[in-house]
Amino acid sequence: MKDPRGNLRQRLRSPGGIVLLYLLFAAAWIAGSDSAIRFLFRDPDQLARIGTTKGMLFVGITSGLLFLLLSAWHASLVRAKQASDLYRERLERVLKGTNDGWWEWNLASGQIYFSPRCWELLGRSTAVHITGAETAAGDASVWREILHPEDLMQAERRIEALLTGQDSGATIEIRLRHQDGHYIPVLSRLMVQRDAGGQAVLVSGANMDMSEQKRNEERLRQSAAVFETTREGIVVLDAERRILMVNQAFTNITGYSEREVIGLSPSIMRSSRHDDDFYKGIWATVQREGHWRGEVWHRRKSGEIYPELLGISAVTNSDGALTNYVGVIADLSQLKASETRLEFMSQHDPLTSLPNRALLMSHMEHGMRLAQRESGTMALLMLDLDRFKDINDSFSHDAGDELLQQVAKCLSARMRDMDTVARLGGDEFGIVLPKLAHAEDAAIVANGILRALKQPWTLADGTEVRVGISIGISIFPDHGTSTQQLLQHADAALYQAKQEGRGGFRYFSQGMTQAARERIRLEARLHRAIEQNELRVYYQPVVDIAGGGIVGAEALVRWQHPEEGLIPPARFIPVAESTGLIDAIGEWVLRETCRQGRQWMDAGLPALTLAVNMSPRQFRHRDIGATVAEVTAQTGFPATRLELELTESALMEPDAAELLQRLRATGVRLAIDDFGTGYSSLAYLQRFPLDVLKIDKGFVDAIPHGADRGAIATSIVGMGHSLGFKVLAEGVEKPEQLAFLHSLGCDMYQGYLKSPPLPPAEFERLLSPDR
Ligand SMILES: Nc1nc2c(ncn2[C@@H]2O[C@H](COP(=O)(O)O[C@H]3[C@@H](O)[C@H](n4cnc5c(=O)[nH]c(N)nc54)O[C@@H]3COP(=O)(O)O)[C@@H](O)[C@H]2O)c(=O)[nH]1
Repeated sequence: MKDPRGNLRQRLRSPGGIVLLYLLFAAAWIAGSDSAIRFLFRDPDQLARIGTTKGMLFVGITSGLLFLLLSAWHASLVRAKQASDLYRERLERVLKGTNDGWWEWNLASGQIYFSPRCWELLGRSTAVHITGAETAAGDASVWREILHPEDLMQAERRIEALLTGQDSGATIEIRLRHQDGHYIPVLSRLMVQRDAGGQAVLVSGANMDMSEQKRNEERLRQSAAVFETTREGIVVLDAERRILMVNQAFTNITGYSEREVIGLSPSIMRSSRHDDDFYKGIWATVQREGHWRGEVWHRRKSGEIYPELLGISAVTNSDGALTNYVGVIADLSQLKASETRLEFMSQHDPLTSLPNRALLMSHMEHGMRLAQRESGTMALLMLDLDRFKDINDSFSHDAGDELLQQVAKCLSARMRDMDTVARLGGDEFGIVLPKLAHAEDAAIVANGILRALKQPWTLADGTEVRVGISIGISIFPDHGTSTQQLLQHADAALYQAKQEGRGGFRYFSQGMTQAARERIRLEARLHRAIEQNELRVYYQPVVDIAGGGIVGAEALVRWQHPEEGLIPPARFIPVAESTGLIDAIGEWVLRETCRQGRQWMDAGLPALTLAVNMSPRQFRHRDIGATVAEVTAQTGFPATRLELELTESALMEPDAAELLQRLRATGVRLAIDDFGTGYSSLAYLQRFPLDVLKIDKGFVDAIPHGADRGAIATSIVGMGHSLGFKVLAEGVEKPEQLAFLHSLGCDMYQGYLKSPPLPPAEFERLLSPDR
């Protein structure tokens, strides 16, 4: 509601109102004074004088009053202008300080004033002011020109609401077009000024450039989105390395929720794979360089240890003071698993999971290096399933695949851990046998494979199939010194094996094939030799050089083969050693010798020391002390009459000294056989509880006219005696050798000079010619 009196008061207070009031007052005063004078003086001259004076007085007073009034008015205008300027300057300073642009829209005049900053915001020249003079009153074309079309309606609606409503202010977000065409986000704070009647007379506003804030908001929004949606786990620590916050991916990877870890040290995730020094090193790098990155094995909440790629960065504030650490973790377990899988696939056959040709060749390289280092040998076996194609054709390819898988399993199960079974493609397999003692051992393996794969194979659908196998063998270094050569030669041998009628093996060289086959035949028969009582012990007398009498005998095994006759030990002992049969043979010889010795004792023959050979394998694998104790107790042959002959290599076994002490404790005598052929020195022998040194036949052969003229035998006898051993010379064939040994003071001898090894009955006759 309008107040008419208030309106009138306001008008009268204005300069125009004051002048009007003055004129009314002057007119009343003139009219009033004129009537009073006429009433008092009635004389016309006097009246004329008074009139002139009054006119002058009126003009003077009126001029003075007018002057005073105009001066006061002017002063008030100047003051108002100064106040207005001061106010505007102050306002502009404030706006400048806030960096906001200011505008003012006089609704009555339609003029809009824009502060220079308003235009600066938009990249426009500050000299260009669009004012009401250039824009018609109420014409919004200036807005329309710079306002984003999509914001126009909203802005108009808000201003309209502001003008008609009771609110005195509002804020709106709009976009204004920059000089170069892009839009700038602006926050405009609007204020409405109303007259006494509440009529809106002025709308003013401050425009704030929101570009930076929007950019920051966008950055924050993006950071938050990255933080929450990234697959990498993020953990934020405070300067004391306590966990402040983690993201969802961290929880997914570690299993720890944010609630569970806040305030804790990240060391809760440590695994035993790294020690304290490792972590100290990480933090030292972060302190020094501001960041660290590397692979770490950490522990999930479930206890599972997993690999992760960890990056740690130190965060500093604007003063450079450390405020936080940020850790980013990427779970590598999947990656590692697929890397491992890929690596496996690149080196293995997908059907059988066996190594492929590339891996086989790499294992061959390794096997060759081992063989070179240990002066040993390595074999490559190449296997081929005979008529495998028929199985594929007659049944199905699935059946063929299944058979290959079964064969692969069977082959792998038969091999030592150090061997490699590979599928080379199709029905072809390769096997690397490193660290073989003899080239012929490969044939034993090949023979075992042939026997094993002869079985009928039952497929998943119940079908029974049989396959033949052929095997080609090449030996390093005999048949080649490179993988290529060995593969080619094993392949050529395989071809030969097939030519010879399938189902067999063949070496690349014919001689080796023969030897290996014989060895295999021997092995097969040797298994039955003990059971069928085909082994014999022969005795070679040991003669006391000074006295000339037989003081003992060396027990030497022979094999009485039903077809081949007497087989010397040199032919079957190596086979027995490589197949493990030597354990059984050795024990049989020991038992038989002790039984025979007891029998001779009971028969009243002279007291003899009987020597039994002990292979290094027996020494290594069996509790030989227990066996000796059991055999001597069972046969009744005194352990003190039993001598065990060991080779120098047996002394190289770990714990040899301890083992010999235990043996010695049973009462047996210990002798070193073939002394001088190994690497042990006499000084080395000193640490073992030995009784007898047997000089190898090779040194005896050199007596007395050989290359060294018996020098080695001479020194062995001398040093052996100085160390407290008895010395026995082997292989004495000539009287002059005996004479020389006698002159050296050698204690005993064996040899054809006295007698070759003899069957027990003949040995008895040698002992007691009269019997
Ligand atoms: N682990 C076992 N090894 C044994 C056993 N029985 C024998 N062997 C070892 O076999 C190798 C060959 O033995 P053998 O063919 O019996 O030869 C022995 C003698 O016959 C031979 N000898 C003896 N005197 C002479 C000779 O004057 N001239 C000559 N040319 N040969 C001769 O020497 C062999 C005895 O050797 P050694 O054992 O070194 O004393 C042989 O290495 C036996 O060790 C057994 O049961 N277990």
